[in-house]
Amino acid sequence: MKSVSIQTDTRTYPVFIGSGAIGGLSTFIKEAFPAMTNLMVITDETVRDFHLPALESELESIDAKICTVPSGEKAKTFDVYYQCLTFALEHKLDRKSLILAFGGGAVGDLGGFVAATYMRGIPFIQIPTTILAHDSAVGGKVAINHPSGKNMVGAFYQPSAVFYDLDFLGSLPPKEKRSGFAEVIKHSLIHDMNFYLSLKEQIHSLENIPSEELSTILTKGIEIKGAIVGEDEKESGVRAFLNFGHTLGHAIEAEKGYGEWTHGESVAVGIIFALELSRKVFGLTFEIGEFKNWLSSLGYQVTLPQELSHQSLLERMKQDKKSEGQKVRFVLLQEIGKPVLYQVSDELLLKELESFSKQQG
Ligand SMILES: O=C(O)C(=O)C[C@@H](O)[C@H](O)[C@H](O)COP(=O)(O)O
Repeated sequence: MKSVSIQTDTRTYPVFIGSGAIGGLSTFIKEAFPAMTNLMVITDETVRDFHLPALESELESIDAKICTVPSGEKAKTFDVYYQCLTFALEHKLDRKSLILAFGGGAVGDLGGFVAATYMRGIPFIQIPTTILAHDSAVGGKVAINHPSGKNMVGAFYQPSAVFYDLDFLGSLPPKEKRSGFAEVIKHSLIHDMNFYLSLKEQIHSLENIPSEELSTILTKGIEIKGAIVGEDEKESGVRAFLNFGHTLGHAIEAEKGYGEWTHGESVAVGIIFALELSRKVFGLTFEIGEFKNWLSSLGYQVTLPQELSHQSLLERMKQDKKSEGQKVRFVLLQEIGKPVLYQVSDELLLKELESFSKQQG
């Protein structure tokens, strides 16, 4: 079992990572919340069917109330958020109650936002079940979506702990493995070339990665994220670097329709675009062709979906939370491991989208 300590201005908390990590959950709850009055688990239909029994046996002495939401981004709507709040009120949760967000990135985002806003904030614990959630479960970004964009309604609200049990990852379908691994690749490119090169040399398929290897890789990603979040919890500066690939990635995800392309599959194309833009603006020297070939070999799409309107993508990017005054700001790389937030003109974006979409896979 590994653990990483996340130290932010508002809270320091542990991330427990490893096979069987939830084995320590009930002890942690009893020690950290001795006066706990009630417990609500927010989970989705898929996790409920596959993994809830494992959690319930851990919580056997606690009368946990289970609130089930749709899987994926369909959970991050106003209606589902409202249903969770109503469930909490009907089950008499109070300020000494606790919420467990048990599922993938979307459940963690929704569950954390419910915890952040119910009675102006009650404690919650993240129990991620996907590779993507090694990123989203750490750092306190919680939110739901608005039709105008992803995560447009949210808060910075840190969990009291993260229990990352790698036994849950084995049953993930290939597209969910791709979705999560894109964030690992993101962490490597904003951090250092050695991590990127070691991933590229080690990983030739996302299926059957030995659990020790996966644990090491995900722990490294969490450590990279933890250091940035510790320095800039509420994204007034360097935390924006964790958004590498997301400016176009979120626009693709929204334009395709949430759930069509997973978050990470969209971010993967966003990363390639940001690398191309970095080469254009900063003369980045990096083998983008080799990178795209590696991504293709792992099953990623590496080109912009041809049906997407570039003007619509641009309008979405103007709405991005990093943009200011309708000026789009991208995280670019001056070199691998050296990210910078850079304002890109509409003209350059449309020109680069045009040339990007002419590239074939
Ligand atoms: O934690 C952060 O900060 C990130 O930007 C990491 C992203 O992967 C994040 O989890 C998510 O996609 C939210 O991005 P945002 O654009 O809604 O802030």
